[in-house]
Amino acid sequence: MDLERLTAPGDPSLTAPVITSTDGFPRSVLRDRHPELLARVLDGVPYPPEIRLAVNGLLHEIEGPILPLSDTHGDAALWAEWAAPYLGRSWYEVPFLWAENYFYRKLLAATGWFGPGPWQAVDPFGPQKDAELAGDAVGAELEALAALGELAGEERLDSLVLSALWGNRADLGFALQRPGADGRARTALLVDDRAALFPLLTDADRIVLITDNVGRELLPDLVLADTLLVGRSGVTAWLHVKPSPYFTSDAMPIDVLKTVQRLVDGPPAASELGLRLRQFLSEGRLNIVTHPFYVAPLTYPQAPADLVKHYAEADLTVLKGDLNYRRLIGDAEWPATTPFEAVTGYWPGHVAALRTLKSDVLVGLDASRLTELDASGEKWRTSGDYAVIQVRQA
Ligand SMILES: O=P(O)(O)OC[C@H]1O[C@](O)(CO)[C@@H](O)[C@@H]1O
Repeated sequence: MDLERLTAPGDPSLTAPVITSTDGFPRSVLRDRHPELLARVLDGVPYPPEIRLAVNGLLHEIEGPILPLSDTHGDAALWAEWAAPYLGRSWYEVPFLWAENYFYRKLLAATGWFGPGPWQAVDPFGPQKDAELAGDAVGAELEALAALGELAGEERLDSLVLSALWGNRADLGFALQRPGADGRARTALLVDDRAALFPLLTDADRIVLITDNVGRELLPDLVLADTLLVGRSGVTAWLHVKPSPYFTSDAMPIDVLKTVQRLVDGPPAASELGLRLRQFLSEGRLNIVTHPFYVAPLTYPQAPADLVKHYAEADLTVLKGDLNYRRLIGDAEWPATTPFEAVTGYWPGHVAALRTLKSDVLVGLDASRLTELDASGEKWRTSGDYAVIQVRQA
């Protein structure tokens, strides 16, 4: 197997170099963002000296050769397999997606997340996530839910889909890179498949929503799920979340419950919606799903059979965010004009991606738009000011 190039699943003639962190944006994530992220973790949780030492040790480790895991937690044997081709190499020269995943796995072990011990299951990003959920930005969104009541049909769906899309800009790791970024800057949809998405959303009996971040992203995701569930009694929604802390702000089951509770405790329109979500959860119309695959250094073409079956049974799967997008199409230097279909044709059903651009990879772009963006001198692929709504119909 060629570790340096990806082949598009279903089209062996289409290959592209895998993205590594030797330069550009990925390098800045490993070199600048990860150390800041570690500092925030140590700021947020009053870990004891031995854990602080282990977390700080990671800072130095990522500047040296890749070392094996030092814990033997359940998935360690799998990680040993995944790490085998990369051990001893520089973190910067192996696939970016893999290096980031390995970093988060090592960070969890360093914080004592896997236990046993008092720090077992303490989310190292918990204080940051909780602050986001309790903060004014989420508060303003809860207030705004009253106005949502005045919208119906396609207008309501449009508002919800756009909130779920742009809410993705608000991830906590991204805020490290762009302090003050609040989602109100110049923004543009580079690919807009809403016309294909809306009928799929309103006709689906079974919808899978593969979530991304907590706070300003998960909130509109839940409001969207509520609208779809209220619309027709036969509908079920399946919220896929991470089984463990991941990429700073990714949602886990507990985060869904906290968000529902924040709604319940909010102003009247929010509270009503939160109570309805509780009801949907207890009736099995809204379901929380999690799977170890979601924190593995793998892409969707490598998804295990049980998840593939789940996607195949859905009438529509919606993937949220940048990382899910990278895993959907493969983290490679595909020409941006590559058709979306060419790299997602393997998906066993209708699939939609709602993603703000926060890393280099992109497909499905019009050639003239690409020329225009490249000529602009902007860091348009990573600024978070651009987004795509892309749909592939099976
Ligand atoms: O929360 P999202 O939208 O998946 O974004 C996370 C993104 O942040 C990064 O860690 C750095 O930009 C990317 O690697 C990743 O794709």
